[in-house]
Amino acid sequence: MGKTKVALAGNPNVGKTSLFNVLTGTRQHVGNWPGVTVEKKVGETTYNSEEIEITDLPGTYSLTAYSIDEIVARDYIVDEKPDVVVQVVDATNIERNLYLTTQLMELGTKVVIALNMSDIAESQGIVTDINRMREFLEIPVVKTVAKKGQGLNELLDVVVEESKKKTLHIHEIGYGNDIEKDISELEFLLEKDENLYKHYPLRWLSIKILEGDNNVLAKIQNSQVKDEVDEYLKKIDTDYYEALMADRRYGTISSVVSQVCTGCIHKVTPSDMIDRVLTNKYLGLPIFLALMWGAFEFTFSLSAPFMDLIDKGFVWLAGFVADNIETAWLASLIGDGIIGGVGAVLVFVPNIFILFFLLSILEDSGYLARAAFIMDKVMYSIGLQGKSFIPMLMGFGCNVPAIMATRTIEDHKDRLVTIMITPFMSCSARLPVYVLLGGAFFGKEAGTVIFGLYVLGILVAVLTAKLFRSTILKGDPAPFIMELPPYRIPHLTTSLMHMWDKGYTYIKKAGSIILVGVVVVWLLASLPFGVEYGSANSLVGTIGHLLEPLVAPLGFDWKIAVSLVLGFVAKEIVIGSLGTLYGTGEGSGLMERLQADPELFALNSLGLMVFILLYMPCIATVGVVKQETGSWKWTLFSVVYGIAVAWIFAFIIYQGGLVLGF
Ligand SMILES: Nc1nc2c(ncn2[C@@H]2O[C@H](COP(=O)(O)OP(=O)(O)OP(=O)(O)O)[C@@H](O)[C@H]2O)c(=O)[nH]1
Ligand SMILES: [Mg+2]
Repeated sequence: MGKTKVALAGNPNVGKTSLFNVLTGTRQHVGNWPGVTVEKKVGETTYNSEEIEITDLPGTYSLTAYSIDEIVARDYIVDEKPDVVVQVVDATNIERNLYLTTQLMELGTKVVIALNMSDIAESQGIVTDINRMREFLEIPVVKTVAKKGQGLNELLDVVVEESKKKTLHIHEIGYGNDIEKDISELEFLLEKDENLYKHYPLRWLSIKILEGDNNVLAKIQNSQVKDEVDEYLKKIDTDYYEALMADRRYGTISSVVSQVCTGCIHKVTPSDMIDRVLTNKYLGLPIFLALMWGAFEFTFSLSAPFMDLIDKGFVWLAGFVADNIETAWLASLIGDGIIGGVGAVLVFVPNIFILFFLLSILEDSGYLARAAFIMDKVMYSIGLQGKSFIPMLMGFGCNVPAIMATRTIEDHKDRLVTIMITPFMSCSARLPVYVLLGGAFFGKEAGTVIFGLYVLGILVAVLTAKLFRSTILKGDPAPFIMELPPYRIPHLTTSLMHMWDKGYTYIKKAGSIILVGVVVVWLLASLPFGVEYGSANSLVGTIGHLLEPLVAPLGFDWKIAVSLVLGFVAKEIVIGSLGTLYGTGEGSGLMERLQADPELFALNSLGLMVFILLYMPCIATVGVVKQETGSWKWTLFSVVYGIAVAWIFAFIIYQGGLVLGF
């Protein structure tokens, strides 16, 4: 016997991925906001010698799909036909969640309900009688707490049992005489095409046709009964039918809910009270900014002593290499190249760890979703929807998943604008550059300068959106109703896991791509043979001097020019290559050596930070822009636009500062 195929479906933010993780022992990203998972993920587990393949799907409210992530979920359920669909239901909100259940039942899928977040429901005094729920819906219901791994065995028992059942009892929702008549007439029509009734339940197809579901209508267009169905559709108003049928489903659901659940009727929760302050019209934005500023200040001051320690360690190591390795070129490769370059990048590990720990706490508590809510109005006024703010927020971590997260945006133009502006969000790879230069030239003000850079990134994104919306991507944003997840006490292990994942990725990068980068810089700085290391006559000097005129108006010298070019691969390489070019020695860290360079001072280092903030993030981001837009034209445009904006801002800062006499 083959594997049993199980899909995890359900509304957004109900704990599907959490359940997937505990079932398969993997660690996919979970987050306290709707729309974390945008692609399907497959994993496996064995239960009582039964092999089970589990697919985690993006959240969806119904099987009528609008955005790309919803289409992924729906296509999987409709076309791949998993043996059993486990619908994860939020026990604190069954009324809304059951809408999807009705659709799954209509599709004739074997459904098992995992009544998740039972812990929260209990604490809110919501009591669901699962036996009655089973009776009413005629499908199995199991209570789970995905976060703590409770109820898994019982769930798997039921899933395996369901998968073995031969026949399926379909619980039908009655739509009233008129609609039922249309449904049977359509069923009669569709029966003529074998391809259709072999693959889909006819009742479901008929209902979807009456609702005017585009995806199903497309299937009909390729069938033998196309003309007859088209003819039939002429005499009905699908919008009216869709609303009427939704009404019927909600009617059925509320009668079920009132029978099985006490305490399900919405009352004012603690979350609502907190929200009165945190999402207040006047207080919301200042609180958000204050929290972000606090996060950066905290990251900066808390990590400083650790950075210092690591820095001292590398300085010592460089000295040790210089004293003990006799072969000059080898000493230079290890000392100047590897320790100077990779060491300079590793110094920032504490920053990355702390920042991600803080962001993860904000995310898990539910606050980041509020940030999107607060920004919704601001976003709308610049021609975007609140949904666009979620990718932008994720961009603070890494632009690559952030750009993929735009899949939750239904409107094509909205999505394109969001993809174009997300790279301006300052990702974690850029942070070390700010810490280095800010620390070297702004002393105590560094935290504020860094915060300012993050805000500048948001501003440039916002202005860009406004510009695009009034020129190349004209149009109004689609209206969007944001669903706020409840506040939860952040889970320490989840946050530590996030922190470790990000920190470890950073360390791995230092040992791979950055290592390669700095060795290349070292080679360029040492060749041709006999030349003085990193001098104007070396290869890197020649290349740098060729590039210098391009960035001279910004106050950058040739070393910076070379580092910026290499920074196209990844932003950390800017530091790695500066570390290599400035070399090691004299018992000082990179920060001191930058300070000692007469060519570098507060004004042009600020310009440099801004340039690094705004120009193309990295190769991986370019790749994902191509993948998500499917267009080289937009990809190229995004790169060129970023560089141009970066150049203009750095120019204004440097030349403006000079004029003002800084
Ligand atoms: N208290 C409690 N929290 C849970 C439970 N299951 C999940 N969570 C939390 O709920 C939030 C959402 O979990 P996810 O697993 O990302 O939800 P999802 O359904 O995959 O969400 P999308 O991918 O956005 O559709 C996270 O903060 C989880 O830690 C549970 O049983 N109890
Ligand atoms: Mg998920």
